[in-house]
Amino acid sequence: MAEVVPTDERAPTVVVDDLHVVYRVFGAGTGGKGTAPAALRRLVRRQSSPVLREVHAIRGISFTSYHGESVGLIGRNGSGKSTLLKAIAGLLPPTKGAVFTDGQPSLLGVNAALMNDLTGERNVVLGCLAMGMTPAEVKEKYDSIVEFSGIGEFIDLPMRTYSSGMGSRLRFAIAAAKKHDVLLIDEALATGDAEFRRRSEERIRELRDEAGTVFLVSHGLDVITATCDRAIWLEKGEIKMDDDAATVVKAYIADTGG
Ligand SMILES: Nc1ncnc2c1ncn2[C@@H]1O[C@H](COP(=O)(O)OP(=O)(O)OP(=O)(O)O)[C@@H](O)[C@H]1O
Repeated sequence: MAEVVPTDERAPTVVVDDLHVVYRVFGAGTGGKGTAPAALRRLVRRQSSPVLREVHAIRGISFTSYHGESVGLIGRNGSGKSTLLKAIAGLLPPTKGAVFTDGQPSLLGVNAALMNDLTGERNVVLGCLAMGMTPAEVKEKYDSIVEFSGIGEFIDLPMRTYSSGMGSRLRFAIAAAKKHDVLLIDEALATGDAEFRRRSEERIRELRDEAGTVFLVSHGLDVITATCDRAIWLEKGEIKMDDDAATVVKAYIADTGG
């Protein structure tokens, strides 16, 4: 996309235009699928009969987000939230339609690629370099990242010794050390404790105020209302509602019972 020059505070950061994402999966053939006798029969007859199945995860979504917005994505399991984030990040190609972004989108997931066998310290350095920081910037940010993560002396131990909460705290601390044009966060705050969540929510607001756009996928509706000014409710790959966060969360709770 041609570079978008912001002309006012409402300059768009992400434009999603009639987006469709279809996963193509090779599965077992039909005919008694899923039962033990059928599986055994296929094994004995050496039948694999793979069949291409399609999962239409995103079905014609369009919206625009703007500088300084933080947008919560909510919806039931399998409604397409993570798929939408990956498509915005450029990790999944649209089957139809398009995603335009102004600036570099960065996806922060609980599975962000940190190395389990390396210490937290090495991961901080590598993670920062991977985000494009210079060694001097890494040096400058290092202490604040470790402090934010609250990992303490575990920073000298390999990451495989961390609890899942500690791992996601470190990932969030690394990602949040950089100013992002478009930051995409997938449930990263789910495993942190209350104090860490409070600090993370504060940092998300700061990132948003630094004129970037934050997208946050969460099942924690309180996190969405505390952090986001807008929410998009997905259902079966379509937008059911797109409005200010409090309004959407209220409607979602009324529909699902929370
Ligand atoms: N790699 C994949 N291959 C095939 N189908 C997939 C894949 N990833 C997701 N899907 C399917 O796409 C649909 C949307 O999944 P997605 O993970 O985006 O939903 P979600 O709203 O993020 O769910 P959750 O709240 O459970 O994390 C689901 O039907 C899911 O089964």
